Amino acid sequence: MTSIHLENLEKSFGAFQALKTMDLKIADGEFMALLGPSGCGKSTTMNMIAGMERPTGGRILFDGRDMIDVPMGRRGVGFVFQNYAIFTHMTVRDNLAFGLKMRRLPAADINRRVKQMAEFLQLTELLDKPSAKLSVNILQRLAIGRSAIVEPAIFLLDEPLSNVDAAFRAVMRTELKHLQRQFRQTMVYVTHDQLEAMTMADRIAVMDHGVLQQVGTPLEVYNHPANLFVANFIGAPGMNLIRGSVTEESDEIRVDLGQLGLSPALPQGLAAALRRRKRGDVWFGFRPEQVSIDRTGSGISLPVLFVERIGARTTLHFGAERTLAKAVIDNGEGIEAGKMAPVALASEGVRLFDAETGMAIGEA
Ligand SMILES: Nc1ncnc2c1ncn2[C@@H]1O[C@H](COP(=O)(O)OP(=O)(O)OP(=O)(O)O)[C@@H](O)[C@H]1O
Repeated sequence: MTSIHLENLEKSFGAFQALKTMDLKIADGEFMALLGPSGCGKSTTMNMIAGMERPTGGRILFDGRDMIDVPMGRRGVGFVFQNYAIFTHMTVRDNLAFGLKMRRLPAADINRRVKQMAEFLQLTELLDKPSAKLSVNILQRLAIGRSAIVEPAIFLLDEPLSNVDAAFRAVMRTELKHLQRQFRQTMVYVTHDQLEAMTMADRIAVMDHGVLQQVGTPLEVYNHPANLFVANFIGAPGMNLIRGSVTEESDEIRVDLGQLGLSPALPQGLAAALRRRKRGDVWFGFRPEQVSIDRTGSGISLPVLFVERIGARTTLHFGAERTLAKAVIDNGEGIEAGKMAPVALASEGVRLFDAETGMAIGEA
């Protein structure tokens, strides 16, 4: 196990800054996801950790040791890419054994570890099959096994599930997490899929345009997004964000949400933070699951535009004209598009963002 410190790391390609000063500490045995949209600098960061790219600024430390002049093969890093790197002329067994043979392990040890990894990844039945005959799903599973079997201190995975089908991706998410628990490697996992990051990672580093936006546990980034970008990017469906003006009347500060009406009374801390800042518009954010249908008659009656029933849960789109929001509710009985629904919003989950800077208001 090894800790990683990306210390003010930078990477430019000519005049283009792909990574602008990133400072990130990844603990021993931690599962860190680098999450962000295409082109935000995830792979560039990963390639520098692996030793395939040289930083143009900052340092990469493994257990405090500067890696700048340590070549890729000496870093103790295993790497799995989006496009599985499997020797298709070899059997599954030979692919799994490859790294161990290169390290000249005794044959009995190799056999034992191949058997163990094959069992773990459910490849036992396929051990003597030529890899060329395997499906894309199984090839990627094998690629993961082939890298994991040498038990690298650091395991880097760059979008390893983006070519496999949706059902298999769900299985692999569980297996990868299980694999990391078993071997306790330090894992860095690049993805643009927030669901993958949320389900597997201990912490998530959210990136955009070469800038680290926030680092936190999945629940921290979900519940306390540092800025509008993170609020928008995390969650499916995403956080409702409605621009509103701040109003204060008889000591009560609220946000006027136009056609959605006045926002609920804000929790004390948030109201105090809102009072402290200079006036101006804010973005009012709330998660779709914080909306409920108030059948007691005290909810605000708002028009429902679309209803999507997905199994036990219902997503409804409500509001009027440009002030639209989504709700995810458990009991969607009687809710229909084109009708009104009594909507209530829990104030505890409300998040506010400065309309000018996009930064969260009232978050430490
Ligand atoms: N060798 C290179 N030369 C010039 N520009 C590059 C090079 N490698 C990457 N870039 C640019 O740096 C930016 C970040 O690329 P990177 O591959 O790290 O993004 P990413 O977040 O991994 O996205 P994706 O998921 O699409 O790979 C992109 O704009 C990309 O075009």
